[in-house]
Amino acid sequence: MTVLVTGGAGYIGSHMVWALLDAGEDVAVIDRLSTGFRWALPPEVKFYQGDIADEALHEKVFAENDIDAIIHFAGSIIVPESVSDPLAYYENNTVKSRALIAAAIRHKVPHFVFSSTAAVYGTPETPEPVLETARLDPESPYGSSKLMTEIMLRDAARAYDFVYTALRYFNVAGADPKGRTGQSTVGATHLIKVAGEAALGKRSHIDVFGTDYPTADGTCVRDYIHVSDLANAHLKALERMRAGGESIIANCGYGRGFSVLEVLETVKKVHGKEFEIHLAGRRPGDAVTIVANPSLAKRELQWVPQYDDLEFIVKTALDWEAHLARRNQR
Ligand SMILES: NC(=O)c1ccc[n+]([C@@H]2O[C@H](COP(=O)([O-])OP(=O)(O)OC[C@H]3O[C@@H](n4cnc5c(N)ncnc54)[C@H](O)[C@@H]3O)[C@@H](O)[C@H]2O)c1
Ligand SMILES: O=c1ccn([C@@H]2O[C@H](COP(=O)(O)OP(=O)(O)O[C@H]3O[C@H](CO)[C@H](O)[C@H](O)[C@H]3O)[C@@H](O)[C@H]2O)c(=O)[nH]1
Repeated sequence: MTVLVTGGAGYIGSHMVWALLDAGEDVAVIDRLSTGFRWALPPEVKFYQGDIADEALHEKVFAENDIDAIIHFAGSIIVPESVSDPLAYYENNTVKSRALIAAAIRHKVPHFVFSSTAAVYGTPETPEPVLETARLDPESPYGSSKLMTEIMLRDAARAYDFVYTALRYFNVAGADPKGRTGQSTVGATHLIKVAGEAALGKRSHIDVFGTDYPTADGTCVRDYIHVSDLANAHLKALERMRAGGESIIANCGYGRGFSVLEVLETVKKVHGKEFEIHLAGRRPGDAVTIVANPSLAKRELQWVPQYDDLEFIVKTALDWEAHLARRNQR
């Protein structure tokens, strides 16, 4: 049996591919390489360069592989970009996911894992860790495009012989502890990635977006989860569905938050050198505090996080940033 990974050449998808290979699974990848890199994957992985909505490609991939599960990462992920060009986000994240789900049903693929996001909650009503039952109120087209896909999956699972797991990721960060892949996105906007670039001198400084929020130090609070723990949650979801588990939606985070300034202090401590930090105005659309309640994932998926340690997350991110710097010099 083969696991089909869409977006497998991207940041999280490439960690998933390595985790599947480590677990002895056969893997095939579809990626159009809009933000991903073929070199993020081992050469022996079956790689199909193309679009997740391309029906001719579906026919080829399903004919050449005996696929029992799809893990669907492919999508567009920049929140402000989704605000300025919402239809592009509904196209790539919602319409194209529909085409992929239809292909899964047409080809009788019984298991599907979907990359959802904490952005489906918008700003929670309280700063307490959010449960999956919290109000769903996305603040951006990005969050809405993901929520619409969750709804399609729910309805498809009711109508067809099809089981899914939607994982709502919180703030994914860090890199493979073995150094095989990491976040290589050009022009990334994620805090730990940007801080790593500033620490290594790839940027002149980092801006702190907003210092007057109602939090202990005035900066926003997020639940940073190591990308390898996240990949492991997908393996657990797969295992559970293969054992007959029903469709579920689960948060993936650790259940504790760090402020932007706490993260930057940690980056300085781990790196051992100063870098320039500019206090700036708020970034539109940022929630003040969002932290996961991961009890459902722990209970239902038997998920046991291994890297719940901000210093370790930052260390792996910095190691990968240094690797990229060496790679670019070659
Ligand atoms: N990074 C985070 O913090 C975060 C948080 C929550 C959810 N997610 C979700 O996780 C998934 C992966 O995110 P990432 O950070 O790895 O992003 P990424 O941009 O590194 O990876 C996305 C991959 O999908 C590919 N892709 C995009 N559209 C495609 C299409 N139509 N057909 C084929 N390939 C396509 C890209 O080339 C890229 O390799 C996304 O669905 C994202 O919404 C990410
Ligand atoms: O250079 C930067 C980058 C970020 N931040 C701040 O750091 C915090 C975290 O920002 P990120 O951009 O790293 O992450 P977000 O919380 O905005 O969003 C991320 O997590 C969301 C889920 O909560 C979505 O899934 C989304 O795709 C993903 O980018 C925010 O307060 C942001 O304003 C800065 O101060 N400076």
